[in-house]
Parts: sequence; structure tokens; C-alpha cells
Amino acid sequence: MSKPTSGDFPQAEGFTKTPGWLDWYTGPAKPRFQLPAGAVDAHCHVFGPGAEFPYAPERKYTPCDASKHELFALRDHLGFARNVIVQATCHGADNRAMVDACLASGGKARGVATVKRSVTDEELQALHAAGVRGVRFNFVKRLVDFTPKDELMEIAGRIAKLGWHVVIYFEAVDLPELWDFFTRLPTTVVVDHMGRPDVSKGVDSEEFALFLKFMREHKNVWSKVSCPERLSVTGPKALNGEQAAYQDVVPFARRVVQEFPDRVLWGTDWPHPNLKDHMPDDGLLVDFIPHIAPTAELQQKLLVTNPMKLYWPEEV
Ligand SMILES: O=C(O)/C=C(\CC(=O)C(=O)O)C(=O)O
Repeated sequence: MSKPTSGDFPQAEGFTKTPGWLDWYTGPAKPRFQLPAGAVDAHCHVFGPGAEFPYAPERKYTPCDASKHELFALRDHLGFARNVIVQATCHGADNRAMVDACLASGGKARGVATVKRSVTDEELQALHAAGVRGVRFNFVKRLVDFTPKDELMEIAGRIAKLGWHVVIYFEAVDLPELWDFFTRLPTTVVVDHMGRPDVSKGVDSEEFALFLKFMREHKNVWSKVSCPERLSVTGPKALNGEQAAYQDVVPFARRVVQEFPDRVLWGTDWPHPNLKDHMPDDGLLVDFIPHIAPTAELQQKLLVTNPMKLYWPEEV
């Protein structure tokens, strides 16, 4: 299969991809690493399709389409059993594309939504029925406009009653300022991509030590050890059969997996929004997993036990 570059994918009428947009990788390798039975891809997205589920007016980027059908085909190709579909900021608080994917999955997908303070209890109930089990609070300034913390805290209090959790996305330099807010959240708190460490500072940096302290001192905090392709500075890239990709990220993810084996999740992040340098081969991304979770026991927790506990607790 050919590998498209930006501009190759068709786009819904009325939407033009952000300049330089990298489309997701078609024809990924079959992973060499065999995922354990029941493995969950606990961080991925759907984009549109824009013709059916228009992108939000307040979005900061316009992606290529990435439909539920393409996501489910990737799930099966890679050997995952289930997906957790996280609302992407290009859809704002309009959760229809994510909800549609969860409903179409036959129970194989659960979701994380974005909601506003104005969301009604009935709307929250409908999201729950569709499979939503969390809300995402995004603090990455290039992705969202600022929402006052009292609004977010009010939402957290309401969703806590449903047994949901809060997913937080922020950059490492912002953790000190956000610490008090995060540590007051009344739910399980799941950090996206290890809080985006600057890996060039090294695994023993003060910055990463603060993140480890955050997890150590707050047992309700979990982390996704995902997105090496976003965090890596020196690579090598998960392309052309590379079996030892993103070595500079390995010590960070491995440290988190080994210290907090019962509070880690992993996801592909397909279709990889906003990558600037290259688009990884998702099959080779799966081959990254044994580098950060070197034993069968750690792999089972990371890929099956932990995500099942959080997203399908009724089956555990
Ligand atoms: O997909 C991710 O996790 C990361 C993103 C995009 C994002 O969070 C979103 O659009 O909702 C990023 O760093 O641009």
C-alpha cells in the first residue's frame, strides 16, 4: 500500500486541512510483538468524517478525516480487542462522532468526552449509555481556549457521581501551576502522555521528578505512557521496519511503568493529530511496548488489567 503524504486524503466539502497536515499512515506493518488477549488501545480518536460530523467552529486545527471504520480496521490489524476513543479538540464539545463510534463498536469501544458546564444531567446519562466513562480537560494552549478552573471543578463534581474519571492533558512546564487544581479533583485522574516531558532534559530532571512525585503522592493519578512519536527528539522514527524506535523516550515510560504498574495505560494515539515531523507506522508503535513494559506481567497490566478496570469495570 502506498504511504500518503499531506494532501493525499480527500477532504469533506467546506473543510481545508491545516497547512502541513500529516495524514495517518496507511498499510501499517503487522506488529512483531504479540499483544495479550483482550488488549485495549486506550488512547485514540476519530475525526469526522467532516461531511457527517462537522468539525467545531472553535477548533485550532482541521484534520484529515479518520472514520470509525478505519479505526476498527486498525484495531483488528494490530491485534487489539478494544478501543478507548478520546474526544479530539477539533470536535470541541460536540461528542457526536465519538459517540457514534462507541455505539457502532458493538461494545468494543468506550469513550472520553468533552463537556461544557451547560451540559444537562440527561445529556450526561445519554453519554454514559453510549459508553462514555470520562471527561477530558485540556490545558495545552495551542489546542483549546482557556476554561475557568471553577467551571472544570464543577464538571468534575458532577461526573464523579457517575463513576467517571478525568483525563488531563498538559505540558510538563505547566504542572507546578496546575498542581493545586489537579490534586483537588475528586475522581481518578488520568494524565495523557506522561504530562509531555521534555525528554532532552533527561529522566532524572527536576521536571520529570515532579511528575513522578505527583503520581507517588496521589494514588488516584494514572498515566498513559503513550505518544513516544510526539515526545522523541532523537528517534529513531517508527518507520521502515525500525524495531528500536524512540529510544530517548524509553527511560521515561519504563520508569513510570515499573514504579506504577497498576496505574498505567497505553494507546496508539491514532490518527496522530498535529504531528509535524513524520507519521509513524502504527504496527511499529506496537513494537515499542515491550521496550517500556519488558515482562509479560507488566504487559498484561498495561494493556488489559488496568484499562479494563477503568473502562469496563463491570467485566472485571
Ligand atoms: O491526540 C493527542 O493526544 C494529542 C494532541 C491532540 C489532541 O489532544 C486533541 O486534538 O484533542 C496534540 O498534542 O496535538
